[in-house]
Amino acid sequence: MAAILTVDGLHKSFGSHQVLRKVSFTVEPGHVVGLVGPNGAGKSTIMKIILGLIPYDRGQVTIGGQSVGITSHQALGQVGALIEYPGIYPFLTGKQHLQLFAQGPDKQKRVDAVVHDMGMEKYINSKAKRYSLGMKQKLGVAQALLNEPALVILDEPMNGLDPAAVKSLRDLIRAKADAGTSFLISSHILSELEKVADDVLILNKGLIVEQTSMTAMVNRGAEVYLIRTSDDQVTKQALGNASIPIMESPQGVLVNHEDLNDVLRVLVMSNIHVDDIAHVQHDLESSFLDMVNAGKGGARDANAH
Ligand SMILES: Nc1ncnc2c1ncn2[C@@H]1O[C@H](COP(=O)(O)OP(=O)(O)OP(=O)(O)O)[C@@H](O)[C@H]1O
Repeated sequence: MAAILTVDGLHKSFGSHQVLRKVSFTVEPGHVVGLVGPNGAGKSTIMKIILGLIPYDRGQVTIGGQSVGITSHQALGQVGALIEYPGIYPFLTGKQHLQLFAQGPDKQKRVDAVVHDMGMEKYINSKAKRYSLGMKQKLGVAQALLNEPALVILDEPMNGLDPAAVKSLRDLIRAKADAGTSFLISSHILSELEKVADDVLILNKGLIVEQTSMTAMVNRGAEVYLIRTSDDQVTKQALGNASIPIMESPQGVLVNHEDLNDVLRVLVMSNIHVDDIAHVQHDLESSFLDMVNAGKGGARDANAH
């Protein structure tokens, strides 16, 4: 099936500051794609460009096969979005906000359905000036989902939500995706998207440094061993000479599961005494940091837990 969103070779500078470099990816129908990167990586800029809110220097964005840009917005009829902070009118109730944005003949039905889906019944008739940060965030997400668009773009949607609200939002996104809606969701916390995203794009300094399935990312994160030896410095040097990738940790040296046999062979041949080998949970955030560090050419460093 053709991609609902295609971003191809996107470049963007603000003055002399280049914030996006050759960014390319697709969002397939019914897929949840996580756009993950540290603060300032360029996530919001990508989303604003996709929504035709800011111009770009080079590249192409298409939604449902139609080109999108600052002067061509027609394809955006298929898109719902929440970017940065939700636009809230303090003196309107949550329901009045939704009624304002509802489209089509079944407006009231759409409003009632999204209020139910988002679990907002208790406060939907109160004025938005009384809403907490989390309630405002939920109202913003509800507006994005309201008209059942084919593509939903959410910038840090979990911000300000308590753990129960995060879980129910994840479940709702998953259910909508399983019914065919596509999502592009940003976060600076990879594990926040672990249970919901099919695919993940890791962005650092305007460059996509990794593009993979969430399953591959999770599997990769789990299979790490911590090796403790009589001399970590000598161990690092011996493994480095054998071109075996390592990650440094205060407790020893971390190696990938698939390299374990080669590691043991090198240690034995180098007469290095092995004190301990332990399987450690190298969590998703550490994998993410490794990729970001590798992407900017920095040292790989990780903490064993
Ligand atoms: N209008 C603007 N004018 C100048 N620079 C900008 C503008 N908007 C964004 N930038 C710069 O572009 C870079 C990327 O910003 P962007 O907001 O896209 O990052 P982000 O990944 O969404 O970060 P965060 O998670 O902090 O929102 C940053 O260095 C930011 O300072």
